[in-house]
Amino acid sequence: MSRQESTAVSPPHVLIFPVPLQGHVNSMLNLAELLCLSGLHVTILLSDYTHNRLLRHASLQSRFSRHSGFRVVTISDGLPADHPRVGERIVDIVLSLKEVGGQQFRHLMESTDGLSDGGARRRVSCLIVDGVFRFAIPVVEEMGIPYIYFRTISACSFWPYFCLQEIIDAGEVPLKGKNEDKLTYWKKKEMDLMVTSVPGMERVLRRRDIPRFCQVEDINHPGLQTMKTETRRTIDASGLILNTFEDLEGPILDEIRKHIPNLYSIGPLHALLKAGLESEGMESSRNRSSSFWEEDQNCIAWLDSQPASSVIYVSFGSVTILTRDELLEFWYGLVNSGHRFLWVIRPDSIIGNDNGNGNEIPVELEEGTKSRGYMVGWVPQQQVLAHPAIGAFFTHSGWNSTLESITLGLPMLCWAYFADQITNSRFVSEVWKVGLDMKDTCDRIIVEKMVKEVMEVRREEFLERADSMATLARKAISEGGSSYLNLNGLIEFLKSTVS
Ligand SMILES: O=c1ccn([C@@H]2O[C@H](COP(=O)(O)OP(=O)(O)O[C@H]3O[C@H](CO)[C@@H](O)[C@H](O)[C@H]3O)[C@@H](O)[C@H]2O)c(=O)[nH]1
Ligand SMILES: C[C@H]1CC[C@@H]2C(C(=O)O)=CO[C@@H](O)[C@@H]21
Repeated sequence: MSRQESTAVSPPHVLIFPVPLQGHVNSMLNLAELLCLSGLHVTILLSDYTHNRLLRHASLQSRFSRHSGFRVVTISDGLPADHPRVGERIVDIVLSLKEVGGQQFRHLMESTDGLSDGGARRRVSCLIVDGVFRFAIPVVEEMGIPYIYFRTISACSFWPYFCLQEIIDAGEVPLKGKNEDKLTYWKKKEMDLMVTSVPGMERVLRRRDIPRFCQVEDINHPGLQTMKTETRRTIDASGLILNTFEDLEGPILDEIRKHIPNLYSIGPLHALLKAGLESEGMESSRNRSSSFWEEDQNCIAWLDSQPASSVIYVSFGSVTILTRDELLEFWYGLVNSGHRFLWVIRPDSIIGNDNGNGNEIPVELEEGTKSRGYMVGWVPQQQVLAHPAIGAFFTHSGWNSTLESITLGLPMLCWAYFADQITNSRFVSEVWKVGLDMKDTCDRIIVEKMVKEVMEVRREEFLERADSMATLARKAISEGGSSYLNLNGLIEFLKSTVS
């Protein structure tokens, strides 16, 4: 694979269109940069809201300044600026774009002659679009532009979505009691029944492990219906990109390939990109933030002063929201574990429900945190995870976080919040065996116990497995490895669209 900027007159022009959320944008920007390194022209389509967040807090311009073929275009997500784009409300972004995105996308493509920049570059020759944005497809089909879906989740969560009709036919969804309060629902025995209708997952997947959007009481639920239809339509595309690797999810990738033969498993993308940049002699760590929030650099100095492998890093990603009660359960559990912790709590991530106790912080938590903890709004996560002081990752099992942890051989403690995370956390504990799944509980005693297990009691066992997984991830992205070769295959396909 040549990673040199091509001098060819008119390279392929790829339009990349992610769901405008941090997790999706991160992996799509990594792919965008890899394609730029191979000399392709790349345009990324963002929402105005997301673009503004990146302009404020990320180093998008410096990151892409060396790639002359890179552009950004924007449309509106159709929501007011103050709409809460967190928690379950993020679904509104997808639904709103489904309403207003198609028209805007059509206008953008038609009024610019396929983003050809007044003739400076060729019209878009292929669209790489998020796997839940089918609304964009009629426009490119009419323009004769091929498209590939990029679903930014794991294969193990994509596959149950794909098999949703079979799950429904087997009577394994809907789930009774979903509309009751969360704690009652979580405790239901039926949730432990195995799901038998997802080939290859019969021994792993319980009802409580299927992606949360599938756990509904009424199968006409718009969330379930959207995910079912959008996922099934993946077969219509020229291919599917997944940010995963063969040695991690091979058996499930093989199942998916029976329906979607052109499946490009090219992950972990952040590591593939790092390797690509380094082989070009380019700096791969500084000035590369794509954060929607300001990154706190002081946490690195704090980590510098902690003993090796002594800190558990806690982050629930860019979308999770916690009630104040949940916050306190985690906080007590962490403090009572006696371990050091670095905890990311986004400014917009805590909601009401204080049980009449006001917002006072119990003195034992303040003191436990002063002596062993560091709490912060947002961090440079990859730098934090790679720091020698970090011993484990307490994560919500977002797919990027999971891959970042796997690549570094870090044991995980999982508290999945929603969506695909629910399945990822099951695979972390039961298939890859690199950590524990705190599934469907939020209790200080369990938090304390599980933190101790990943940090001390079962540490060696998890480390050994995590180490071999990290070795396999490195192999996948090295020259001749599966993800390296699959990226080449994808680039060949993208080149074939202009020949
Ligand atoms: O302080 C922080 C916290 C996170 N991150 C980064 O933010 C990204 C978070 O992505 P992810 O771990 O995937 O979680 P979410 O932000 O929750 O991502 C959304 O998108 C993912 C990819 O589709 C899905 O797996 C998740 O369920 C969905 O919530 C990662 O790259 C992190 O490195 C930081 O840079 N600093
Ligand atoms: C907004 C959510 C809908 C789809 C996305 C997703 C997926 O299955 O691709 C997972 O979690 C969320 O980020 C997205």
